Amino acid sequence: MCTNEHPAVARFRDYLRIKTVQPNPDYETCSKFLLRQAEEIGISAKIIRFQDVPERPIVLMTWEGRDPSLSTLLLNSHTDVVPVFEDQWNSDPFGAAKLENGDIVARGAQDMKCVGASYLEAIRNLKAQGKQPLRTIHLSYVPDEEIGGAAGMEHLVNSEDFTKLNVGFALDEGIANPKNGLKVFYGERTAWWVNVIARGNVGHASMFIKDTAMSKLHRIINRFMDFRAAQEKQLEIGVHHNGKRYALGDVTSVNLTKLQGGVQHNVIPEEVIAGFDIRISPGVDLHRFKQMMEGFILCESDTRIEYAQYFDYNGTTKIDNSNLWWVAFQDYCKERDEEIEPEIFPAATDSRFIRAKGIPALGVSYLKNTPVLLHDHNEYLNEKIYLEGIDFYTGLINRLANLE
Ligand SMILES: CSCC[C@H](NC(C)=O)C(=O)O
Ligand SMILES: [Zn+2]
Ligand SMILES: [Zn+2]
Repeated sequence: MCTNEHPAVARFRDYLRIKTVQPNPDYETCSKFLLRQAEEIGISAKIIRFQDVPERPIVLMTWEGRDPSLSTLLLNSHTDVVPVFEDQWNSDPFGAAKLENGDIVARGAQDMKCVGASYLEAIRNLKAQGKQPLRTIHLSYVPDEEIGGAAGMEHLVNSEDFTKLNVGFALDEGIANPKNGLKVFYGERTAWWVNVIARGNVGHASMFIKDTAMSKLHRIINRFMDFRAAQEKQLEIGVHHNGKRYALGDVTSVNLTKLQGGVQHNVIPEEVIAGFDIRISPGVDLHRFKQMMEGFILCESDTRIEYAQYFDYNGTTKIDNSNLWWVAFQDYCKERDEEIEPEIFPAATDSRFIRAKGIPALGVSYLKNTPVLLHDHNEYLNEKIYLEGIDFYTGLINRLANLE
């Protein structure tokens, strides 16, 4: 145990030690921890439990501003983390060991307990400076982001509690950057998890039977794969108007991630299923994309598409002078000499639920000069960067919550 450790680092490590790991996250210990933090800092906090999912608590904290009539600032983070392959880790993923060079190793160190803990430290700092923001600040600690957010952020944004918060702008998670710049996400790709189900003729597998489920599915898979190849090519060669090369968020990815079917090698199966993970770039018209997919199965009899994950909003947050929150964010980063790289988040975050309510949101995790290790083994964050991040959020929150 390090005796002269910065108390903010000690608190971060305590948060990392709470096993909020899917599929059985310890949300009760986590909620108690967060409520204790709020009490220590001196802001109000409550637990929201929705009747249909009482075991999925949301912790909502509030620091009232000088003018509660103004729209508010929401600082969102999810409390759950993804599972680990423990034997692949060099130390206990929930031990939050600190290496000699200051690396703090734990599941959630990047995704995204660092952000949730930094918000609290930033509020602690601002309180200690005797400040009271102009606008009210809310902090939401939501469950289940890692499994789709249905019982977490999606539930919250559709609740009366949320409407009452009168949120004007939200901050949420970003991603690490091995370079010395901050990735800032103003939109994200829409995740569709699609099952293509094909049914067909059966019989002895030694014969040339026409229109089997597998032959139909094979042709359909090829159409998805052709589309995939074209998008991969776009990623390779695509260039924006400003000369910047395409990033993953600028194209649509398709991956065949599940195959299901078959009973015995010599029996033609009646039904087979292919599962695809599809991430649609925000520039794409979702309705037309759906039509294209339907076209892939159109000439194959007795086939259908089912959605395991579907979202029909892909709006982005404006990053121009029409969005005063963005202007304030950008100005603040400029003043700090913080290089920012605005991008589309390649995967899905809880920000999609916020944006779908018409509320601008930016995803930013202060993880510069840090390898991208979300969902990976030996996820870590260096304590120096973590402390720098607290300083970043302290100034940023102060700026945003005092936006006239
Ligand atoms: C569609 S809900 C799943 C959410 C998950 N988010 C991340 C950041 O990995 C994903 O994009 O797969
Ligand atoms: Zn996350
Ligand atoms: Zn994640």
